[in-house]
Amino acid sequence: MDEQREVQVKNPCHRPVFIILTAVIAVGIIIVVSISVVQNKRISQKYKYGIVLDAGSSHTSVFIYEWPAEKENNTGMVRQTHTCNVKGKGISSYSANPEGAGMSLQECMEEAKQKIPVRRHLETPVYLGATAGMRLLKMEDEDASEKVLASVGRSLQKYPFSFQGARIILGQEEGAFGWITVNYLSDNLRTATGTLGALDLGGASTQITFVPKQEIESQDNAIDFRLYGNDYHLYTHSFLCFGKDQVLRLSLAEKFHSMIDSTLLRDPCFHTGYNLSKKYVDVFDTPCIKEKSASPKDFFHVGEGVWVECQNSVRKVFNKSHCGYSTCSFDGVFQPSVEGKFGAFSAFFFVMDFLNLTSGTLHEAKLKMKRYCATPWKEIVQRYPSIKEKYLSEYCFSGTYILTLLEDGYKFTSNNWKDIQFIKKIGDSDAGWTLGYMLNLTNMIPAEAPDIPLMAHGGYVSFMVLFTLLIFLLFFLAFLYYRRSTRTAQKDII
Ligand SMILES: Nc1ccn([C@@H]2O[C@H](COP(=O)(O)OP(=O)(O)O)[C@@H](O)[C@H]2O)c(=O)n1
Ligand SMILES: [Ca+2]
Repeated sequence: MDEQREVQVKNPCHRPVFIILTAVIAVGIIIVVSISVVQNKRISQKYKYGIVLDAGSSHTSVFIYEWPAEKENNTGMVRQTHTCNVKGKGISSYSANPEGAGMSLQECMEEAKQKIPVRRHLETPVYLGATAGMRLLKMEDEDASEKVLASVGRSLQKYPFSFQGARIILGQEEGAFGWITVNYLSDNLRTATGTLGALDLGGASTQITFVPKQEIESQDNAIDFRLYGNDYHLYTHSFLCFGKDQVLRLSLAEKFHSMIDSTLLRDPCFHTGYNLSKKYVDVFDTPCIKEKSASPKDFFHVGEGVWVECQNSVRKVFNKSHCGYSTCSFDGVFQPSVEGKFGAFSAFFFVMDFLNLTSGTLHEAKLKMKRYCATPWKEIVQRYPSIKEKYLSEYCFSGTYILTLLEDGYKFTSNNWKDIQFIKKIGDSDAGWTLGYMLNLTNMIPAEAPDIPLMAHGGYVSFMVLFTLLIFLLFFLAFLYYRRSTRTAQKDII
């Protein structure tokens, strides 16, 4: 009887130290399991999707965006997963055949159906935003522009997504959403450490948007945002008719005025040896040209390849004769002096990338342009056999226009030229107005900063490793303690 009691008393499992150790281990295991469950629930999130169609003047692109369902209000979470370029020209070119505009979108929308999981189709919003090409068509023929928009709207409603409308966006929206896109993708909005200005060059308009140091003197150019708890007072302007395709027409029309032989247009912005018969209407049939000079049906477009003369001819499209403010860019538009770093995208990138001008000084860019424009057309065609001749022929003009717009128009100088970064994408996503447009319409950028997450991933991993080691240590101590106690108990019995 005494022996039995003694064994019971000496049993180490009944000692307080052992009970405490067991309790600590049990609590530790519960904590580790709970954190794992919560944290991994966050990682295995479901994705949501959104579709934006950029109906530009030259072509339409379909962008698919994706973001983790549970993190929609955290910055940097939305990324572009797929793009599809619609075959053919922009929707504004369908003014004589509006139904064709809707039909042109079918192939890319079918592709979107394949790319987005079926269970997400119904809740996926679809937005179509039309830019300067449709603004011009509306000015020319409002009825035709409405028919084209109705046609694309009907076409998009046929898909299983949640169609949210097809509209012509304002120039201010185009500028401001481009700015939101580049700053969202660069993660500048949460940190408030400074922002990136946005320069967008299209075929029919160009936009400049940045946070200025000076006061904004015209209300049309001011936009205010409150994003993640920070206030932004933006300057933005969209120049309709100053996209590169419209300026080429403006510049050709300008050259028509000084022609001696009305069938021969000598052009310093095209390469020597370039000689093509073109239609007069292809130049003048745009609301951007007010003065329609009396010219014949066709003319010969003959290249001369002289960069300095090309730049002088391009300068003529910027009207600097009046300015009702303390400072202007051109055409009487107020502009404070450019401030900080800029991201220049769309045709700014395509042209400068082709010409190898995305790095280097302004002076070097001018020298390269001089050399490039002086290269004979035959040599250019041989050098770039895979590029369509229509596009290839225009790079001397487009490059010259870009340098002139940035220096004489927006007033960049040799000193701040390095502040312009020519970009196509940031991460996976294209720089452009579409992402900012969707973030705004889906309220994905809150005005106030969202709550800080419970634990960052790095912190979580470190915590789990340390905690597991601690539990192992406790197990080991418990084992040592148990072994020592049982040996002592056995010795006592013996
Ligand atoms: N790979 C590409 C794609 C477009 N582009 C040009 O980029 C411009 C895009 O303009 P857009 O169609 O977005 O026209 P907007 O409505 O923005 O004025 C056009 O002038 C195209 O010719 C280019 O130079 N290279
Ligand atoms: Ca565009």
